[in-house]
Amino acid sequence: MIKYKQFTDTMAASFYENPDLKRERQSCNFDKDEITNLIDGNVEKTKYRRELVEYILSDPSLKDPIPVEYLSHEEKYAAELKKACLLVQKMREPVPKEAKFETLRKRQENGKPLDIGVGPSSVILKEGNALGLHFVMFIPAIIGQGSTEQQNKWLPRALNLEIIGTYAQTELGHGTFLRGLETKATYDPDTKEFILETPSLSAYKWWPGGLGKTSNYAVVMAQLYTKGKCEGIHPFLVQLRDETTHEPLPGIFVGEIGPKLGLNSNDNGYLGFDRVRIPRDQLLMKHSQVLEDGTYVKPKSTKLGYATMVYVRVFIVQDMAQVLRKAVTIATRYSCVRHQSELKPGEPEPQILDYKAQQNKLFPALAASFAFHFAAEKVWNLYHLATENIGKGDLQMLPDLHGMSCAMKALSTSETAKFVETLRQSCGGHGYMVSSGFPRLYGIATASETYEGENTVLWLQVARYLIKTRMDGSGGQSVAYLIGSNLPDNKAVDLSLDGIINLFQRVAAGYVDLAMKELAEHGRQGMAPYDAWNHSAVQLIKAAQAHARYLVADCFVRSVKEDKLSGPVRSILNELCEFLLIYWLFAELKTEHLSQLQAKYMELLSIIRGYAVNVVDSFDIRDEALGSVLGCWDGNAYQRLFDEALKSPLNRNAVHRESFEKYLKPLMKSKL
Ligand SMILES: CCCCCCCC/C=C\C/C=C/C(=O)SCCNC(=O)CCNC(=O)[C@H](O)C(C)(C)COP(=O)(O)OP(=O)(O)OC[C@H]1O[C@@H](n2cnc3c(N)ncnc32)[C@H](O)[C@@H]1OP(=O)(O)O
Ligand SMILES: Cc1cc2nc3c(=O)[nH]c(=O)nc-3n(C[C@H](O)[C@H](O)[C@H](O)COP(=O)(O)OP(=O)(O)OC[C@H]3O[C@@H](n4cnc5c(N)ncnc54)[C@H](O)[C@@H]3O)c2cc1C
Repeated sequence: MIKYKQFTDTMAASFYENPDLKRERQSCNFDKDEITNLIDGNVEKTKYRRELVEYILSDPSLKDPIPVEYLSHEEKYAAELKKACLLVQKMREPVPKEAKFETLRKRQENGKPLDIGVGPSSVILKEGNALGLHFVMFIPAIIGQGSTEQQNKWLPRALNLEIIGTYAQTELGHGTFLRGLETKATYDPDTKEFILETPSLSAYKWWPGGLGKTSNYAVVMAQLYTKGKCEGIHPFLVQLRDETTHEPLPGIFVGEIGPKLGLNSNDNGYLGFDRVRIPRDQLLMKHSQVLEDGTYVKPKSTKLGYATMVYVRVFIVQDMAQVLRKAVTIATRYSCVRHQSELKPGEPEPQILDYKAQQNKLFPALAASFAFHFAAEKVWNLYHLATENIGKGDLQMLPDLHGMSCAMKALSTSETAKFVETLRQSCGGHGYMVSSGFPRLYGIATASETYEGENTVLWLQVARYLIKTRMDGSGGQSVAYLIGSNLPDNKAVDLSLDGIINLFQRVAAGYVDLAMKELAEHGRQGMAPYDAWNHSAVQLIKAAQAHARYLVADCFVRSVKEDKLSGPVRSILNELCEFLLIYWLFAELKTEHLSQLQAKYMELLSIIRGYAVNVVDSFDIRDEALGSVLGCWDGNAYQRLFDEALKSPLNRNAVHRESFEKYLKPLMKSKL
């Protein structure tokens, strides 16, 4: 018997490369860096990211002494927060004069600080980040909702982390339905203050990230009352804890909500107010104001107060592309090194990557990781343009931005959650280990389906926009194909990318029309419009999903057509694009079209098999950031599984003495 020997202790570890992976890599016929640069944005951004990651990972104080899974809830919070804080400190210090950090140093010398947001932290924090909401929502809320004076006052303090904040909107009894929030902010013109009040148990804020123990401030969404009238929900900047002692201020009831399915490094919290007074100028007043005498000044649109959510929905699309890249890297590398069963009678066990059924589990996710990357790019551009226009008083793009961000957030999160689960299954039993990395990725993907707008609710928002567009032609660019006679009527099946996009449009428009018919039919039967809407929800959601697939598919096709790609990378992306589009169409098409597409799909599986390992390599994810024993670059999955198992506290001694003596022994000795 070969005895287990700790691999990481031997010199050989640094030279090992699994022969199956090595063979795939030797046959690579495209420039991997080109894909890496494409994902990062450009060559300079890749160089910067690589140096930053190396800078973070080479710091021993940012390493975990033991895997965080073995820590208690409390220890995990403290250990992960420690790393998050050390990381911010590190990013502020001057970078040492070493050639490998030249880009970072030059950046600092040019007065540009290193990033301290959630990007770099994701290299070392894999279960959420207690400072995440500060960067992703608190600061954006001050920028998006605060007046110039308010930004001047609060932003420098927030950017320096002198104050740490979160975004407190959801309540125990109300998450989706924002008009139903109960937290009250009543203006008192005598003292020129707002009085914050939690009128019931269901009004307690519940869920905000980093609220439990980390944040000392929050942007709190509350119903604004002035001159005896409720003006709807508005954002208030509220201090929760003393800036020196961190003790909750009088009238503030704050705490943590307990363990969750995932993201357990983040102290999601609860919050209640007992007549807490804040100055008038802590209502964030970019879009609406309360004057000293209590006069309310309306915003141009009440939906401007929802802008922070729109920003994060866009952010999530980008995050899902990253989650998918990690999951598919793990599963593809593992499928390359894992041999199982018999493909040809009597021959050695093949790589599981050679099974068509396995390819069918991996490659749709591989293709989707690119699709969501390009979709995120597109919706970011739209976001920046719309925000610029809103700044000039032009709100015309608001509905299209809302429609597009809801559609892409809902599609990217639901597909990613589904793919992560399929990829986990593709790794068999080992995929179920925490050390495979899948449980953490699943925790992020499934949380994203719920937070920042529960997906069903967002699908219905998209459907509302589609129906409105089809009825009155008022929609923006993303729904232009639904307006009037714009819809191309190409009856023949054309398998070019443009032809497939045309099919997507026809499928989506078909569902929209079916939903409209259903609504009209309910109307004819005497149903009120809101009841008809509820009764048509299943059809409406189908329409929204088909539209979202069209949007993402269209972004993918347009990006592949761009001039900047070399021949080999263009054909890889072209094939992945075509493959994903066919995969999505399978669910929608009638049999006459299916057989043509099926043949193409099977052909593409074989083509993608040829380069899949090299494409995931080009995602350029360091082993430490990937956090998976199955997906490491060297492919030494079994040895790493074993190394990781031996870190279990249960393996410290051959006998778990206490439980043996106390429980097992008496049980085994007892007689019936
Ligand atoms: C490396 C690490 C990366 C980490 C990345 C992630 C970090 C973040 C992690 C977690 C953070 C999580 C935070 C949160 O979850 S915060 C809470 C989020 N909550 C929600 O999203 C609530 C969802 N609900 C809503 O958005 C709304 O209530 C609604 C849209 C469902 C309905 O709103 P309501 O006011 O009731 O609308 P009406 O029905 O009255 O009107 C609809 C009308 O308004 C238009 N509209 C709605 N929203 C918007 C918008 N945002 N922008 C523009 N327009 C909007 C809608 O289109 C209708 O228009 P109409 O048809 O013309 O009438
Ligand atoms: C990990 C995590 C982090 C979070 N972080 C934050 C944060 O930082 N700040 C914050 O404020 N909130 C946060 N949230 C809360 C999150 O935004 C809400 O959970 C989310 O918006 C859904 O609201 P809800 O929980 O009230 O679900 P509900 O709205 O109660 O949904 C329950 C069910 O009802 C259905 N439903 C609801 N309304 C409709 C409708 N109109 N039509 C059809 N079906 C409907 C939903 O589809 C769902 O199936 C977080 C949540 C999670 C899980």
